[in-house]
Amino acid sequence: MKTRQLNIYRGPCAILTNLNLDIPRGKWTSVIGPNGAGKSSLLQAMAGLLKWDGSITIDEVNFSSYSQKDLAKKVAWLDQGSNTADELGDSLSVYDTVMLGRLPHQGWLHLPSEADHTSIEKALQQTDAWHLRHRLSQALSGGERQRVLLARLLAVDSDILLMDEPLANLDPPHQADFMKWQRDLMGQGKTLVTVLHEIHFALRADYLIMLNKGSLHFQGSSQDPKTHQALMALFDGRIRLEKLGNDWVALPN
Ligand SMILES: Nc1ncnc2c1ncn2[C@@H]1O[C@H](COP(=O)(O)OP(=O)(O)OP(=O)(O)O)[C@@H](O)[C@H]1O
Repeated sequence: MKTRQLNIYRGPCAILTNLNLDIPRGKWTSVIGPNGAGKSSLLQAMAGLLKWDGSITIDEVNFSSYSQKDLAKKVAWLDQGSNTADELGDSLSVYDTVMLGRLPHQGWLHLPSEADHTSIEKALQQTDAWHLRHRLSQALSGGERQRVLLARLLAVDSDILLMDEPLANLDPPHQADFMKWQRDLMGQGKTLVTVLHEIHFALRADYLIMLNKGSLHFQGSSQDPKTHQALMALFDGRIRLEKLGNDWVALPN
């Protein structure tokens, strides 16, 4: 996925300007930056939910050439803070909520296919939420709800997964599960884009995009020392990075 001279609008105002981003295919990219930098807005624009101009291409194909249905199959989006009971639909069972992820694959008034049911079971198993399938969303905890929403995202079976704060409310074992299935998804050639405030998790991505005040601050490989310097500068030198085993961690200064 590439963007060139991308401007993103909320109402008449551009809140992100002149973004030239190179999101590597089949890899994991993390978008980071201070509050209000524009991270969620970037994901929303890439999901076709905000007005933008400039260009966005997916595999060299212009974003605007995709039909709404093809785009919905190509790109799945997890909203930040969508883990409220209202958003999930109080009256839907967990199973039916995850079925919503299959809508781009279903014809008008068609009954769910065997493939839909298989995808839903696989997604719910992957996020450790299969045992919740008969429950209503209003009866779920924050972390359980997040796992159901992640299952809905996985059920789309899209090439590109945009995830805004996917770790919200997840306990450490489920965070570890998330890291594992990120690797599995990349093994299947999927492109992953996450917005993460947890810098140590963001640093496990292959590529980092740093936004600040509506502009690109830096983009580069997560292992590159130049990226680390840019990251410390992004947070005004208030964090430092240290290596722990094979991983980088961010500590407050
Ligand atoms: N619905 C909205 N209407 C108008 N302005 C908005 C709306 N949502 C966000 N903004 C503004 O757009 C800018 C970018 O917001 P965005 O939510 O993309 O930032 P963010 O980097 O995701 O922040 P955070 O880390 O706090 O989640 C901010 O100045 C914010 O105040």
